[in-house]
Amino acid sequence: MRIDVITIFPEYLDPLRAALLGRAIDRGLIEVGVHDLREWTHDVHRAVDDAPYGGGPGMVMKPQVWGDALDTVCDEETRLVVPTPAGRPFTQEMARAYAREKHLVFACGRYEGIDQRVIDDAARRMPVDEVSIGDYVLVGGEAAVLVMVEATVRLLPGVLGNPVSAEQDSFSDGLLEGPSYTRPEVWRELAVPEVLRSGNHALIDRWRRDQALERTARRRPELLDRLPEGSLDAHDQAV
Ligand SMILES: Nc1ncccc1[N+](=O)[O-]
Repeated sequence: MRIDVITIFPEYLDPLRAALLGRAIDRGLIEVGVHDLREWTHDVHRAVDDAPYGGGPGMVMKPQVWGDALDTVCDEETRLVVPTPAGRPFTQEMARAYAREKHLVFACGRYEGIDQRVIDDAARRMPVDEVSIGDYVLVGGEAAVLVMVEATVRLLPGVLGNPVSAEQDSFSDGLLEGPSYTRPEVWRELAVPEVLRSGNHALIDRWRRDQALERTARRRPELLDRLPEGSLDAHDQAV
């Protein structure tokens, strides 16, 4: 998989080369390109934005600059992802879909976003997703790209040391993950739940699922409504 990011703050994407993602790059599991949008400006001030038609606060990013950048960076295999608070919510399911893509290009908007014609024009040539990582307003899309790239790349075969954990994630079965414990058995007078030390794996699996159901019901009840039909057995229903 190749990932390209276009931004006016390329240094913001340096963490892509750190830790897990850095190792994935070093091992050739992914290629990552970060491009400074100003490479495609032509005026002496290297302007990337201008005042919004119709008035209003802030600035809008210019279509010409973005059009040239996307013409250069995108290809026939590209899925273009535009982080924006006005986008569809990013989910684990989207991360799994993105992990199957050959080429992802992330367009980071700043200010009040990118001229809509850039997205409309790109959509004539490639799949374009306007995606949100949450209902709050960031200054730009760069932090959202770090989130989406990490959620996507960790799913690629060979990236995680222990691939099973990608399956047992929160959200992979539609429920929040329950509590985890490790040594010591007692810490600050708090003991690890007895069942986890029983060695009875059927009981342990049951206890873990009950914990996940209880936590999901308490913190994110709406996720229970989204579970595929028949996900909850009789015991689950009783939790
Ligand atoms: N929430 C956001 N705010 C600004 C830019 C992008 C955003 N997002 O969620 O992708």
